[in-house]
Amino acid sequence: MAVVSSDVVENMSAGVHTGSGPVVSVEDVELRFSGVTALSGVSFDVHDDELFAIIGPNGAGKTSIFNVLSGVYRPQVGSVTFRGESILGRKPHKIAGLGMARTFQNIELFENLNVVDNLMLGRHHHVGYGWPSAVAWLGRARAAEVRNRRRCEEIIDFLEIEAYRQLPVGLLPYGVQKRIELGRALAMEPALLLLDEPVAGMNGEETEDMARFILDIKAELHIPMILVEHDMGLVMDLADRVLAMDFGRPLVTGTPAEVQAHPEVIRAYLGTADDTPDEEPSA
Ligand SMILES: Nc1ncnc2c1ncn2[C@@H]1O[C@H](COP(=O)(O)OP(=O)(O)OP(=O)(O)O)[C@@H](O)[C@H]1O
Repeated sequence: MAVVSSDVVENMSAGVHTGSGPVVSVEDVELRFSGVTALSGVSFDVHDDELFAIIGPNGAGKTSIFNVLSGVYRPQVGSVTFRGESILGRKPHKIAGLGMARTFQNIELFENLNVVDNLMLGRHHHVGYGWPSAVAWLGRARAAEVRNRRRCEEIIDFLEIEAYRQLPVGLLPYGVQKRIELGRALAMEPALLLLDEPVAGMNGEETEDMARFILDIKAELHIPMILVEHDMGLVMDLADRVLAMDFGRPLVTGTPAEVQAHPEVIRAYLGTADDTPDEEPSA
């Protein structure tokens, strides 16, 4: 990681929650889609400075949890509070405005815009001036623009993407695009970061880089994170606590070691002896 000064760290982590309770609290959430129960009895808290991972096989409900947190889906039962406020029924952009930033499984960047402009889009909650000032380019608008550009440059240094800053993101390697998407989320100065499969599709070197940046965000910026990821090595290395899901239900929450050794988790991932065929298929 590039060396960053303490005032830069303070700027980049300005949204961090410093209240006494958990930054996010999910209680007994149930989410149904006509015949399908996507989530049932889901409860967890995430605390300041915590890296909380959600794991589970395909269809276990991980993305549904992210969609409930970020306001895309409204659960039929349960409560969700963010920084002490209920966010059920709030629109996704309102929840983002409260300080919840998200990266996506499939990269969602503006391919024709360069890196700086993509990051600037993450700053729109921090614009701080109305259109009359913008049209006349008055002092307030100019000062906010300078401040926003400076924040973006700090993030570019932090994520080591200086070499690409003026290039259209569509031309950049996949691993760099994933890093830019993370940068756009950081540009929001979030109080909570949701990372949806941040290393999906990456090679070994790109995965190591991303793991290092996630650890740097935790150690330097102290932003709590919720990580959904299929790469178990990464989850077990990075997470403070893990929630394992299966068929929309929580199996266990605990430290990575506790979760990895839990019989229900082993069964969900590997199956039991009962699930294996009685006979070896003949050659
Ligand atoms: N909009 C929807 N309409 C109907 N069913 C849905 C919808 N979204 C999710 N589901 C169902 O909810 C269940 C959980 O899906 P979800 O995408 O949350 O799982 P996941 O753990 O994220 O899976 P993956 O690892 O494959 O991304 C699945 O049975 C899925 O088909």
